[in-house]
Amino acid sequence: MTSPHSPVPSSRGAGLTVHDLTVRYGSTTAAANVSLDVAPAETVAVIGPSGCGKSSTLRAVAGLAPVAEGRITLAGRDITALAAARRNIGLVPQNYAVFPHMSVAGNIGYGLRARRTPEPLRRERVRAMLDLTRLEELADRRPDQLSGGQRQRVALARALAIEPDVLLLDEPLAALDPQLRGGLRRELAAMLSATECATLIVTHDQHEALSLGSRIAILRDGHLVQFDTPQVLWNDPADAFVADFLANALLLDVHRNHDHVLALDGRWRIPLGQLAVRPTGHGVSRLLLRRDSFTVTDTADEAALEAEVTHSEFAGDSVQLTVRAAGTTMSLRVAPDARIGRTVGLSVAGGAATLLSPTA
Ligand SMILES: Nc1ncnc2c1ncn2[C@@H]1O[C@H](COP(=O)(O)OP(=O)(O)OP(=O)(O)O)[C@@H](O)[C@H]1O
Repeated sequence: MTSPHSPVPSSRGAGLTVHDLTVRYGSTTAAANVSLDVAPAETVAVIGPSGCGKSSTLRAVAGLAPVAEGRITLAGRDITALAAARRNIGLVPQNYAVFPHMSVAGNIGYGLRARRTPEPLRRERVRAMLDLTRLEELADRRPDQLSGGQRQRVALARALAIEPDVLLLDEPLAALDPQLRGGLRRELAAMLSATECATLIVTHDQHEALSLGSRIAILRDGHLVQFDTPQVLWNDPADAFVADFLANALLLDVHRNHDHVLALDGRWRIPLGQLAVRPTGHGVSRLLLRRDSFTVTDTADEAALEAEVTHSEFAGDSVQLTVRAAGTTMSLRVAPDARIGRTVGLSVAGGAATLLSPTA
């Protein structure tokens, strides 16, 4: 599968490894000691809030951001100091810029022409990419005659045409209408699985990360917080930040006490019967509560947590609530017909909360 005109000899066998990567711009540390890897044919998603260092990590792999410390290997060789143009990488930047004056086919063949790939091979490769991205009918159009989704497919086809050792996608769906994103996410997943190219995809969208990544790296303030499968991140988040950002959940420290657990400094007493109890731990455990597992009950209910409502927003199928209880702010989703006053009683639907083993 290696292109005969790759600028560096490559065996696509070894995928990508990023080892202890630190990226600095002057006094700003954008990424600090980030380590992750992408196996051949695997898609890894990098997620985190704005400014957490996602793009910097991706751009360092592409050779476009300054590596202060650490090591990057691709297809079995150290590329840390290699010039961007000499890395066999397919990059689709955030705005997936395509050349406006070139046809779709011209855009897709651009990297191959730059590498002086012979004409017959180039044509064959462009045709394969048009086929992969379902753009055959549009091969002669210019980008301004395409929809946003079609332009995105052109950018993807162009990046893949050179048979990169790794494909880097920076927020590939961010510029598209929210209504289009679901369909395009599924299309993208199908195309990535058909190409079998190692892929690193940056996103701030939880659904994109969970559905596209076979593993997810979650960053916060430049640090890697957890790197694991979507299932592990969803069911056993490393901390309250991962629970909140990716797993749609709250993670509270609780103390077990006979037939109940005490949360929020002992101010919320939850009967064990309400929990789906997993590994038992002595002392402090962690309680995972999905945002939508709460019901609003009478504040007089003994097992209910009394909370002050600071914000409520009707969202059709639910009401988004921000509440404060025992000095902690929590965002929840409750039934649309819930009776919401200035204070509410909150309880957890039976079996909807899970006790996790204590943090190591
Ligand atoms: N060229 C640059 N010069 C100086 N600082 C930069 C540069 N690029 C990024 N930064 C800073 O590095 C930090 C990480 O930025 P980065 O773009 O990697 O984050 P991000 O997670 O991709 O954010 P977003 O989701 O908003 O794109 C931020 O504090 C940002 O301001």
